[in-house]
Amino acid sequence: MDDRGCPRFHGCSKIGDYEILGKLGEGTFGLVHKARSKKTGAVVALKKILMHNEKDGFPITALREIKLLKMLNHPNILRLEEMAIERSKGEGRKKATMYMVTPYMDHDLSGLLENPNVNFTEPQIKCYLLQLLEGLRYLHDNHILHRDMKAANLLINNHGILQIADFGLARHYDEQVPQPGRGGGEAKRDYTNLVVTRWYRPPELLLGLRKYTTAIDICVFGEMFVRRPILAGKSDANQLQMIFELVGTPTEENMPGWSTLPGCEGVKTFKAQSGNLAQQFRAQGSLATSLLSDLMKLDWRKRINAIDALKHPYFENDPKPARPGDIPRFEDSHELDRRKFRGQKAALPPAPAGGTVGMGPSGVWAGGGGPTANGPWPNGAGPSGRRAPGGWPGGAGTTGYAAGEGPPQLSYDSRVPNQRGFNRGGHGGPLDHRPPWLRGVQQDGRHPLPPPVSQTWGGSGLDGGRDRSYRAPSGSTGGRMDSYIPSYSSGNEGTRVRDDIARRDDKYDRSRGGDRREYGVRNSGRDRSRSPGRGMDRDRATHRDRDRDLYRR
Ligand SMILES: Nc1ncnc2c1ncn2[C@@H]1O[C@H](COP(=O)(O)OP(=O)(O)OP(=O)(O)O)[C@@H](O)[C@H]1O
Repeated sequence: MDDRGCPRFHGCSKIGDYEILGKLGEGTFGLVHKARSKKTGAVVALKKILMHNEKDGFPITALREIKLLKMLNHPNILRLEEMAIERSKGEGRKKATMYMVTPYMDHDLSGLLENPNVNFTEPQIKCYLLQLLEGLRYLHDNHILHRDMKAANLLINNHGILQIADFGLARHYDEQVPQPGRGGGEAKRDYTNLVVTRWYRPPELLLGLRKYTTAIDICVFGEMFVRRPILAGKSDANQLQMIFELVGTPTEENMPGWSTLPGCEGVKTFKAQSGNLAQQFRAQGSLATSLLSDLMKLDWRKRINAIDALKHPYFENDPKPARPGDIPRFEDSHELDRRKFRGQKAALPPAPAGGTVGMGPSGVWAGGGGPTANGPWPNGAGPSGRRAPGGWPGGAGTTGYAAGEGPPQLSYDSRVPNQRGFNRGGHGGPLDHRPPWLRGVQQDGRHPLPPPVSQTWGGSGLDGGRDRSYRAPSGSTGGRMDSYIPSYSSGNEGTRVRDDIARRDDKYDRSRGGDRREYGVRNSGRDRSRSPGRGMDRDRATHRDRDRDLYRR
């Protein structure tokens, strides 16, 4: 029942009851469309459940998402209103396609952060963050791990309400729920650690911990300050390096037990660092950095939980959090709109010399696009990767990182154009926030390829320099396999490359030690070109496997 005593979940309707208004998103598990109910006039989102292999029936991941969403009832969790069914003739029998019907949300955080016409004020950030923490507290208190927290899964409407969405990777959590003052606690049983988009993966997952806790959902929200993922690692090893640059390398004091985790060996060769978070986020003030460092604590047992984060003095201090109703309305902004926004950014003039945007030579995130910014410019700099001129390893005509060049550095001079790293604008110019594989055009006019999912841990991949000795945690990512990264359209929405599909697919063969060559990919190093036919077969097979596997874990 909802607050008005009406049933929350109405059951099933027909797709004909809706008028489709446009495409909103394209996820791993389904296409999302905006639609209007012909009966009530309500604007909704319809998430189509993709049947990757019809013989296997309804995907177990979708069943899981539907089951969880039906159970949940909180203002900061997306509400499943009903399922809509479409029956169409196919191969001599009626085929059914199912849609999840949820209220339409005007934005997702990822799209909103990319929209150059939207400025985030500090009261607004506090308002969103409070709602996010309320949603997380509710989930964790109800023994649910989300396991895919990221900006694209945080939906926001023009009434200032934020809701957590996408429960495709969520699961019941068998451990004690978080207690005040007790961080994330400890888990007794193993869970699969092939969860959470790489850029949002906490260090314990990257190091192969399987007894993880609700602390994995307390990911990095510095993104709201700097308007892009603050830890955009290019491989799992690189991800760890970026985390350690920010919060320091692990020791037995700050991360007890780290040296017994499967992935620790390579990390031991990393240069010891004390972390520069306070310096990087200096512009945001000491309370913001204090909360951020609590959220990013290496020790997952001590990482602040949602209950305590809600009481952090950051929220009590001026400026006070905005009330949702006070936040202005913005034009609809979804992850899928980002290409449009990037076009707008490229058309804007470069930031004034003097560096009020981006991370300047001092290495500090300046306030350009941050909460106190006046202009439309998002912060320009970010933790970023450097790419050798030849492009990506494994892709056609690419050469990968130059040996010894090392992993991305947290340094950027906003006054120097065309640096490698997070550039700003155009192809390699200022204000270009796209992942490196979308930046720059090769001589033949094509974009460089995204990094193949098979980025290796110690071979010829992105692991030049310091990275070289790192090995994936055995038993987790299969030794030579990376976790998943958010995917972006290369500009052609119709043929969007989903690296995360592969990531999720990997779960089955990694966790079971299966032979990846069965799908003609990855560990042979021969078949990175992904011929379309084989790719589709592989996708179908691996989706099936993923669905089976996820249900167990
Ligand atoms: N109710 C909604 N209102 C508006 N937009 C929505 C809604 N639900 C989803 N979207 C849009 O569709 C995108 C994908 O949705 P969702 O994350 O649920 O799909 P998915 O297939 O599980 O994606 P992923 O690849 O992240 O697993 C979201 O990032 C958002 O932009």
